[in-house]
Amino acid sequence: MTKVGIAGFGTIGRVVARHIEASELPLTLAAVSAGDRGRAAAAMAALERPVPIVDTAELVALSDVIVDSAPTAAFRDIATATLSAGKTLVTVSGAALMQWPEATDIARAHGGRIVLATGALLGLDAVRAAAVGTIHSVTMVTRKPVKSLVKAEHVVRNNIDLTGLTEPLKIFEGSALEGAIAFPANVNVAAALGMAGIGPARTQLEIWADPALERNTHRIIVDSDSARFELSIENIPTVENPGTGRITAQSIVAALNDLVSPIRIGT
Ligand SMILES: NC(=O)C1=CN([C@@H]2O[C@H](COP(=O)(O)OP(=O)(O)OC[C@H]3O[C@@H](n4cnc5c(N)ncnc54)[C@H](OP(=O)(O)O)[C@@H]3O)[C@@H](O)[C@H]2O)C=CC1
Ligand SMILES: O=C([O-])CC(=O)C(=O)O
Repeated sequence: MTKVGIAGFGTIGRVVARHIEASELPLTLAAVSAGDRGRAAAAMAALERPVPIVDTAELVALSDVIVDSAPTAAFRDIATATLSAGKTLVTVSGAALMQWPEATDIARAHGGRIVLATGALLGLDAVRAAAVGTIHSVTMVTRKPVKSLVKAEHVVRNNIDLTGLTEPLKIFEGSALEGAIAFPANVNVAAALGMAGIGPARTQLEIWADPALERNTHRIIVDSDSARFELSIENIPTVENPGTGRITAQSIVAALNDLVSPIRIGT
């Protein structure tokens, strides 16, 4: 049995926990860590077999694999504890990983491993394959409903008023590097796309607030010497946290399944 610890028992963490509980694969939930332990204890009631709520150090001690589903700000502590213990970190915090490449050095030095799950995106398999050859350009256009963007730090800090918007508004244009720093909770996927392909600095990104949309959508256009492709995804926002698409937690579950399955489909 592979023991899984979940760092961050929020929108994503709770869904991952329920899937591990129901899994027929050799995965077992060992413990979780939390921001507010009282809130986490209340959410624990939804599990059939509750597990301890512990701090990061204990979580790592109790687990073989740590799922990081905590806010970006907690990433370095969780990653350092996990990787320096030689364990596996499964995360969707692409923006945090992009800004802290030292995580890979820690993993290398201690025999740890980082799995950046695809999260709310698609096509990282094809982008990685294209990157084995020469990629000429990667462009991503993100369009989200207003409710998914109103709390974004960049929107709040720059007093971008999205209330009463009647037509789409472009709120960011630049590199995925700049975009993922400006919108760490909204375009982790742009950072992941950048890292999979020609690097976040060369990956172009636009972010639009679109009052006509109900879903978080991403369109990717890649031109390379092996293939040209366009991909798009329309993510159903979670009720708890509209900036987070429902598929994100399921992507983590798929990545966990890959760790323990005798067969792996896709890159
Ligand atoms: N790549 C992708 O496709 C996507 C990536 N993400 C990323 O996933 C992460 C989680 O998203 P989501 O589940 O929606 O966020 P939530 O805010 O719903 O959940 C985060 C949870 O982490 C808890 N927490 C806060 N501080 C800590 C800490 N130091 N240690 C452990 N837990 C802590 C919070 O508790 P409390 O509320 O009590 O503070 C909360 O329960 C974010 O970093 C987000 O950016 C999200 C969506 C898509
Ligand atoms: O749900 C999405 O569309 C993507 C997202 O929040 C992220 O990348 O952080």
